[in-house]
Amino acid sequence: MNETLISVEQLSLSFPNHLVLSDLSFKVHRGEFLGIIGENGVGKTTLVRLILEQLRPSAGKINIKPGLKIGYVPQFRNVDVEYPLSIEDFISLNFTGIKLPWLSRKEKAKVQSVIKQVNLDHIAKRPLGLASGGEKQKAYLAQALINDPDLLILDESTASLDPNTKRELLDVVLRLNKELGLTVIFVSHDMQVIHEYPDHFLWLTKQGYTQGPIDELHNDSKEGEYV
Ligand SMILES: Nc1ncnc2c1ncn2[C@@H]1O[C@H](COP(=O)(O)OP(=O)(O)OP(=O)(O)O)[C@@H](O)[C@H]1O
Repeated sequence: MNETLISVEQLSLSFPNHLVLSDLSFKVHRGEFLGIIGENGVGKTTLVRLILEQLRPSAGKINIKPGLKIGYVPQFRNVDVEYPLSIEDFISLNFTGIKLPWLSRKEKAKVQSVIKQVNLDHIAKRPLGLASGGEKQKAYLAQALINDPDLLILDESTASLDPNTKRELLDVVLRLNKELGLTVIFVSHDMQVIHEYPDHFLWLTKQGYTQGPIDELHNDSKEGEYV
């Protein structure tokens, strides 16, 4: 069994008068591609915020491997057509660590390498505001990759993309998972893609949750969208 990166133990989270997650336990291992599914309001984004340590559990624990680097790709947000930065400049905004007003040679090389990984090299100098929805989402993916994360979290990042563009983005993520061993948590409503890409699932429901290898995800749920 691969190294455990995240271990969630009997986790509960309540907002005032509102229990969202209750007694949830699961692990994420290095190299895993975990799909988290569940209907609207069941607590998927809340779980992501707990993993990102933006929220604290009401009960139970989340153990995160010390020093784990997490890259986060949010839900699609549109960018104004007037947005002035090029795709490559937008991606380089995310460098953490020592900030100089210019990029080092190493940083420049890194930007070029992630741009290639997400297949945006042919339009690297195009203003981000003029890019298509799928290209913008790939730019967010590249931003998340720039600091060499151990774990990539995509929170409904493909929800507003058309089926082909969604697959194109997920194909890139799957390649990074298979070739580089990047660990992935993918939050989605879309049962079809959950069956296709992840190797494990965590299905949150109002009553509780189920989890396991993807081939144990009930086949009745294969049809169409979840909501
Ligand atoms: N800060 C907060 N304070 C109070 N309630 C909240 C807060 N954040 C989320 N909630 C509530 O907790 C529940 C779970 O929200 P969450 O965003 O985690 O659901 P989700 O499964 O990601 O839903 P969706 O698929 O619609 O994005 C919702 O009922 C939401 O209204």
